[in-house]
This record gives sequence, C-alpha cells and structure tokens, in this order.
Amino acid sequence: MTLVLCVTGTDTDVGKTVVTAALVAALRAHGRSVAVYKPTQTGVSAAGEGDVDTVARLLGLRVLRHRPSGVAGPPGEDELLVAEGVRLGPPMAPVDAALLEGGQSAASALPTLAQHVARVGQLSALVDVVVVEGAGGLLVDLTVAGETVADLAVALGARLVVVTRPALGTLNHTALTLEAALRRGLTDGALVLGSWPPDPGPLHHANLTRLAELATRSGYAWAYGLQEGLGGRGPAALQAAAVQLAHVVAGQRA
Ligand SMILES: Nc1ncnc2c1ncn2[C@@H]1O[C@H](COP(=O)(O)OP(=O)(O)OP(=O)(O)O)[C@@H](O)[C@H]1O
Ligand SMILES: C[C@H](N)[C@H](N)CCCCCC(=O)O
Ligand SMILES: [Mg+2]
Repeated sequence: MTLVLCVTGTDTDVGKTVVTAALVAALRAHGRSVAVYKPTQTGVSAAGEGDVDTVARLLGLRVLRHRPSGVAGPPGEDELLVAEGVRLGPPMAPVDAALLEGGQSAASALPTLAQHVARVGQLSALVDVVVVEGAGGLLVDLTVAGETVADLAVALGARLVVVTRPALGTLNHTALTLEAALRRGLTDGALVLGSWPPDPGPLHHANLTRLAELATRSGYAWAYGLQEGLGGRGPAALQAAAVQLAHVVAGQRA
C-alpha cells in the first residue's frame, strides 16, 4: 500500500518544502519511488517556481508534471513526479488568494477535498510514497467549504509530518498544532525541525528539549531535523542529512 505523508507546519515559511525535499531524497535513496503533491500553491505566478518545482530543483531532478487526465506515467530515474491542485498568484491563504484573484467564482472553483483525495489516489497508483505539502499550517482552509490541511490528512489516512522552528515562540505554536492534530484523530505523526542554526544558544537548546518532550507526550516521533542552509548545499548533502529524518518519519510504515 502506498504511504502518504502530509507535511504541515506550525506556520508558513518554517521549512516544509526543504523538509519535503530531504524526505524525497532519502526515500529515493532507499529505492522508493516518490511523488509530491501541493494541493494549493499560492504566491506563485503561472510561470513561477512552485514548491513542487523547488523540491525537484533542490534534488537536481527533472519535473514530470502529472495532469488530472493522467498523462504522466511512472517517473524515470532522473524525474520527480509532481502535481498541484491549483495555483494562485496572491501570497495569501488559498481561499483568500482565490477571492482576490477571481472573486467568488474562483473561490468556488477551488478543488474540493474529494478532488484532492482523488488526485493523491492517481499518484498513489504510480509511486510507493506520496508526499503532500500543505499550505501554511495545519488549520489553513484549502477549500471553499472550509476544509483544512488537517481534514485532508485525515481523509488521506496520512502520516502527519509537523515542521517546526527552534526559535522563540515555537513552544506555543507547536503545542497548539499537536493538540489540534490529536483532537482530529491525527495520532500517527512526526515532529521535525525545519532549520537548526549553526550557532545555537541556550534558548535553542532549551527549546530542543521541550519540543522533544512535546512530541513524546503527543505520541509523535521526534526528528532533530535539518541544519540551516542545507537547502542550498545540493542533492547529495540533502540526501545524507535526511537519512535519519526519513528513518524517523517514514521508517515505521515505509
Ligand atoms: N534547512 C534549511 N536550509 C536552507 N534553507 C532553508 C532551510 N529551511 C528553510 N529554509 C529557507 O527558508 C525559507 C522558507 O522555507 P520553505 O520554503 O521550505 O518554507 P515552507 O514552510 O515550505 O513555506 P510555505 O508555507 O510558503 O510553503 C526558504 O527560503 C528556504 O530556502
Ligand atoms: C503564500 C505562503 N507562502 C503560503 N503558501 C500560504 C500561507 C497561508 C497562511 C495563512 C495563515 O495562517 O495566516
Ligand atoms: Mg513550501
């Protein structure tokens, strides 16, 4: 059965895309074929680089774009199978980006939860693991009906990967995110640091201990995560650093 990982975060800009790339690198290195799905990509023009394109670039892979009509077959060795549910220009939450770009009709035309699930199902037929990168944090609305990233993770039966920050403010954001996830039945998950600074201070070390405690208390696996700057060091560095991450995040079910 295909494993679905849903990568969310305690906030936008916490490193979900870099963690997604690291997971893809490590899973591929273990011989697993992987696809990446971004249900709602906002803040990017039609010709711009979406998060799925960033993952491919970070890994030095060619993009094989999956279309709903099912044009793409299984990806080749140097290809990454990717798909987006919808792409919107304004750098905002999905529903608001749609409203700004095209008014109520654009918001109503956003993919439904069932359409996202069907798209992931199509990808699942082609690969071993589908990694879904949400928009912003766990409770951001993806659909005009008010269904969130959490609802999508539940509908997919996904393992949740919560990416968090090591800096001040993270303890409250992380506790809220994990509490909301557990309340919705998302009990299978991992907590991951998106970016660990090269010069950590007492605050970072204290937060590291507290974050590990929060993960354990929530029944989530805990992964130290990625070093700051790793995203720019090339596919080999990303892959090497991701081995432990992938073991923690996907090991139990991969
Ligand atoms: N470990 C890392 N190494 C290098 N750069 C990083 C790392 N983590 C985060 N960044 C940088 O921080 C910024 C935000 O990271 P990223 O795009 O992964 O966040 P995100 O959570 O995916 O944001 P969004 O909500 O927009 O999808 C990017 O410029 C990214 O390159
Ligand atoms: C545009 C940005 N990079 C994200 N993809 C969208 C983040 C939505 C966050 C909404 C919020 O929590 O306020
Ligand atoms: Mg991202």
